[in-house]
Amino acid sequence: MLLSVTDVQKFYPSASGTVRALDGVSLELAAGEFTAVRGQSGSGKTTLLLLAGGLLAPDGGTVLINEQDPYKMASDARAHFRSTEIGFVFQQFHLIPYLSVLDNVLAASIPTHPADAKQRAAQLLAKFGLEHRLHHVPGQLSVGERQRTALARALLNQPKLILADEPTGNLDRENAEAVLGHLTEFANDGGAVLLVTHDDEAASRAKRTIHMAAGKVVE
Ligand SMILES: Nc1ncnc2c1ncn2[C@@H]1O[C@H](COP(=O)(O)OP(=O)(O)OP(=O)(O)O)[C@@H](O)[C@H]1O
Repeated sequence: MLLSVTDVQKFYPSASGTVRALDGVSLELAAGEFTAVRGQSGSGKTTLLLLAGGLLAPDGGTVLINEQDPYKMASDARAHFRSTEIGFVFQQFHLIPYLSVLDNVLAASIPTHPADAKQRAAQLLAKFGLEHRLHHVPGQLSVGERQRTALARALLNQPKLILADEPTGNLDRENAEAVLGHLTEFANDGGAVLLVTHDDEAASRAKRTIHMAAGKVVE
């Protein structure tokens, strides 16, 4: 399994009592699988993605990424592991505003330093139709171009798993289709995709949909 989440719990303290953001959630994702996570606002989808990505330790249960528990690693080792195993894509892109498109993508290689990073970055950007934008900064790009840059960054280290949180939330239909097409291709090539989305069209790309409510998987 590329991802095994077993009976995870995450509780947040709040003024009005403890929020049970995740309350016993399990899921598995194998190579080649494209799974969507749906559910109302506040049902725990983003929290699940953060736990699954080694970014937020669960209060109970276990997360195995490629059979390894990131939360048993020291934080440096965990950061390195994350950068080689997982590509993250977010609704708000999270590009660095003062770096060029090329350098934004190359930022993903900082923990790993592969010799061919620059060549791979340029290849990915060309594949995503951005070869004429390498030296622009994100503020000079359309939103669709920004998300395709973020996708190139996510793929630079050739991860096996992509975790995407509403990646089409800020895009028009045409740009959303392009991003979903690339995610589908990634899964068809043997990667695994976990996609949090509110969008019917985006969810329809997934082979399986998990529905969440109040911190639990409901179907
Ligand atoms: N850092 C935090 N501190 C306290 N409560 C939090 C924190 N992060 C999330 N929560 C709460 O945990 C619950 C789950 O939040 P989460 O963001 O995972 O839901 P979501 O399904 O992704 O929602 P949305 O669709 O609106 O993004 C919510 O009740 C939220 O208010």
